[in-house]
Parts: sequence; structure tokens; C-alpha cells
Amino acid sequence: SKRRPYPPGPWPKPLIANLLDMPQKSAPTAYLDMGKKYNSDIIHLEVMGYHFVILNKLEDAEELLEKRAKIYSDRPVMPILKLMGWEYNVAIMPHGEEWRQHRKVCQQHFRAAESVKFLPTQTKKVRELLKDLASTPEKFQLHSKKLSIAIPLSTMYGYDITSLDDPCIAAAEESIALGAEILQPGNNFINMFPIIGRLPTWFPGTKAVRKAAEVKSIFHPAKNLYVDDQQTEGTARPSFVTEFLEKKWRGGASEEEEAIVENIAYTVYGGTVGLPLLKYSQLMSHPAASDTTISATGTFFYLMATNPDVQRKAQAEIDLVVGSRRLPDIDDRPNMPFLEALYREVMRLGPPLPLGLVHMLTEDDHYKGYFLPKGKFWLHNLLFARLCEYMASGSDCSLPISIAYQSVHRGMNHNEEKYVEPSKFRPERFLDESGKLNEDDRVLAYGFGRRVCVGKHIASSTMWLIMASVLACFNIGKAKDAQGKEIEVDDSFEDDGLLRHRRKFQCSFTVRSPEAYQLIAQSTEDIA
Ligand code: HEM
Repeated sequence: SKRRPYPPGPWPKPLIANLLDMPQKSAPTAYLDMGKKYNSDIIHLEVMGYHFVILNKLEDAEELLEKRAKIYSDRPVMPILKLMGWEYNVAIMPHGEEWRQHRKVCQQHFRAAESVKFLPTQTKKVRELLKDLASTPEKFQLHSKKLSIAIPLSTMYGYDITSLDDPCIAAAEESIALGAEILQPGNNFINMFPIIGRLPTWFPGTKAVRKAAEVKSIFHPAKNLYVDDQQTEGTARPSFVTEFLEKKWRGGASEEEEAIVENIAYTVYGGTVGLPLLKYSQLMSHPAASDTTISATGTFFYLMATNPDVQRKAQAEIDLVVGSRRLPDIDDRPNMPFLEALYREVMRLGPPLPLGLVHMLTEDDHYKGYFLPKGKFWLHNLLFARLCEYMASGSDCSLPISIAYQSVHRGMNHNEEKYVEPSKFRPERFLDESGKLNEDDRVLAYGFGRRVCVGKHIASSTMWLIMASVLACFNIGKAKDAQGKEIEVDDSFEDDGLLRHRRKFQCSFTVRSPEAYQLIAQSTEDIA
């Protein structure tokens, strides 16, 4: 009690504390409403000794997650992940030396100046998307999924997929499905009793250990992915892994370095950064790879189909800068302020991870007169597991983690003092009166501080290329039914507590002109 007060929040009930106050769905909005109710931008909830600190305001996230990043950059640890071989994921590594080494290599390759080496591959894959959209426009969601998996596989391993039936995708999906099953609360007790992980696998009660080993064995073939073979045959395309292997053969590299490169490549390909942290049941419905890109592309398509005026304005800018004889490329980006504003607005309205990923505190802290407890995440108690099962029996189960959490979507991106009518889609809010971009250039969807998305430059150029290329070639509109009547676009979201994406919806993609047809047909020829 000496340490209190915690930030305000719902009054804890005996034994279960705030268990029933945890939002079951639309968490970002629910947390913002809680903020209004308790008249505070910082909210605190507690379940069985696990504390949640919700940050609804940018200023607080900047102070805590950035200025005090030294103690706010940890992630929760779950022993089961190690047995499954999922500890490779940079996004869930604890804030320590191992993470630092991985992050350093990520930054060397993914920072703005370096990540340009991936642009030819990104451009080629986006142009393949154009071909797919022209041939089967009604399958636009599948095409977007294929693109979002193809880019990381190609940039990381130099491996090209031709369809979603590719064995690599199947292997990753299988491991995620099996992993998600093990991670369901109640399906393993290793997080509560880590000693189980050390028992022989014939020992009763070690089923999850056996399954975890199965997951691990699926991962490895996928991890080393064809690169060695291709390299030997001299057919490998330039990529993050092949570049490293060449360096290794020329000058040698330590086993640690090799492991780091392997882990990073697989994190990027696995894409679902931090996937096991919050919610497990929905993972099976996601592809293994870049869910974030799939989510952002879905938001973009939806907003274009429902806002034809904005679409025409962006197309007018593209036509003016690029003309009709070539497709846009990344060098056009600085010359298109409206399209840049459109990108910022898409990411503001539809951040794929609206709550970001959890940041854990490594030391107790005080802020604005509140006590913020350091993190612990150890499912050590049977009663707690039962409560999780109880929560899972509803539609949702979020595992309580002692955290500092950011609520990007509602709280920060919908700040009414900063954004007039924040729920409206208005790219112009990022432009000044003369049509130039204003200074509001921070895309909060990429997170905060030391753990900010390390792939944000690649993600940003991929999104820009998708938006510019698709709008250059297609009009996106409402789909029509058999009677020629427009079908309303479903505007609902699926929000699994971690990732937010559009529910399946219908829209039409019509090639804009005969010139556009020709450009699409030739589009991949001029890229190596
Ligand atoms: C639209 C696409 C993307 C979005 C919205 C996104 C968003 C995020 C967010 C919110 C985080 C957590 C930040 C935090 O903890 O504060 C994150 C972490 C991360 N992202 Fe992304 N991401 C995207 C694409 C990518 C891509 C393409 C890559 C790789 C090239 C990537 C690699 C990573 C990694 C490795 C981390 C973990 C960083 C760490 O914990 O140190 N992301 N991302």
C-alpha cells in the first residue's frame, strides 16, 4: 500500500480484481472510454497480481516508452516458447544482450539508407500483384495475402513463391496452427511449472512438451529455406540471407552471427511480430507471414472503394507526375504529397496493431504521481490458469501481463485536439494550405522507443508502392450483384486483441485504360 496509488481504473473486486473489466472486444475503444470514465489518460487494471497500464495519450507514451526507454523496453517471457523454438522472434526477445545484437543487425540492413537494396524485389512483387488483380480481381484479398508473404520471402531468402500453396507457407501455417493449440490457456502448464519442460517426454503430463518439440521440428526446414541449395547451384537471388552467406564464404562468420541472421530472416518472414503475446485462438485464421501488410492493404482497398473522390484526387496526382507511359516507382514518392498524405491517413485510421506490442517495465517507476510496477510475467498459479480458461470460454482471452501498454488507435490517432473529426477519412489533414505536407509525419502504427518497428522503412515503401501502382492502373469501386446493383462494402473489422483487419468484403478493380493494360502486361519485364 505504500507504493500506491496506481493510476485510476475500475475498482478491483475481491479475488478476481479487474478480470471482468478487461475488454472482451474492441479494446482500443474500450480503453479510451475507460479513460473518459475515470477522467485520466493513464488507466490501471489488475488481474491476480498482473498489472496493465494503458497509455491513451501520445505525450505519456513518448515520456515513458521513449524518454525512459531504458526501463520500458522489455517483453514478457514464456518458457513454452523456447520449447517450441519460437524464441527466435526478435519482437518477443527480452530486453537484453541477445536482443541488442539482433536489433543491431536489423538496423544495419533495414535502416532507411540500406533498405533501398530491397526496392527492386518489392517493386517486382507489387507489379505481380497488378497482374493478379487484372486477371482475377475478385480474389483481391488472396492476391494481397500472396504479396505480403512473397516480399519477405524474397527479400530475406531470395525465394520466390508462385502461389499460396507453396510448401514454405504450408510449413509456417502448420507450425502456427499447432503452436496456437499448445498456447491455448489450459493446454500446457509449462509456463506455470517450467520444471515440466525438463522432464523426459514419456513422463505423464508432458504432452505439451512433445507437441512443442513437434512445432520446433516443423520450423527448422523452413528456416534454412532452400538458400543453401540455391547458393550451391549459383541461382540464389540477392537477399538478406544470401548476402550474409556470401560474406561468410568470403571472410568467415561466427556461429552466433549465423544464428542471428537466421532468426531475423525468420522473424520477418513469420511476420506476425509478437504473435504469441496476447491472443492465441485467432492465430490459426492468419497466414504465418506479414499480417501487418495484409491488414494495412485491406484498409487501403476498403477506403478507396468507399471514398471515390479521394481516389480520383490521388489518381490525378499520379497521372500528372508519372503520366501514362510508365508505372510509378519509389523515386516519384517525394513528388506526390497527396499520396503521401493518403498513406499517413490510411495508417492513422487503420493501424494493423492498434495496441502496439506490450512493453514491460524492468524497474518500478513513478509518473505523474502514480506508481507503475515493474513487469513480471510468469503464469505460476493454477487458479490463474483456470481463470484464463474461463475467459477463453467467452469470445476472447487476453493474457494479463504486467505492462506499460500503448493504445495507439483511439487514444492517440483519434485525439480530437489534434485531428478535427478524427473518425473521418481525410488525407488533407496532413497537408498545409499550399498543398505541401505538414510536419505531422510520425506514423504511430510502428510503435515506440527502442522496440519501434525495425522494418518500418521497408513497410512504408511497400505500402507506398502498392498504393501508387494500384491507383495508377485500377479504379477501385463497389462490386455489383447479378442485377448490376452496387453491393455495399462491409465496413466491419475483425479485432483479435493483437491484429486488426477488415472482415472479408467485396469491391471491384477495373483497369483504368488500354495503356494501363499494356503497362500491367509489361510490368515485370523491366525489373531484374
Ligand atoms: C504495415 C506494416 C507494419 C506495421 C504496422 C508494423 C508494426 C509494428 C509494431 C507496432 C511493432 C512493435 C513496436 C513496439 O513495441 O512499440 C513492430 C515491431 C517489429 N517489427 Fe513491424 N510492422 C510492420 C511491418 C514490418 C516489416 C515489413 C518488418 C521487417 C522487415 C517488421 C519487423 C519488425 C520487428 C523485427 C519488430 C520487433 C522489434 C523489437 O522488438 O525490437 N515489421 N512492428
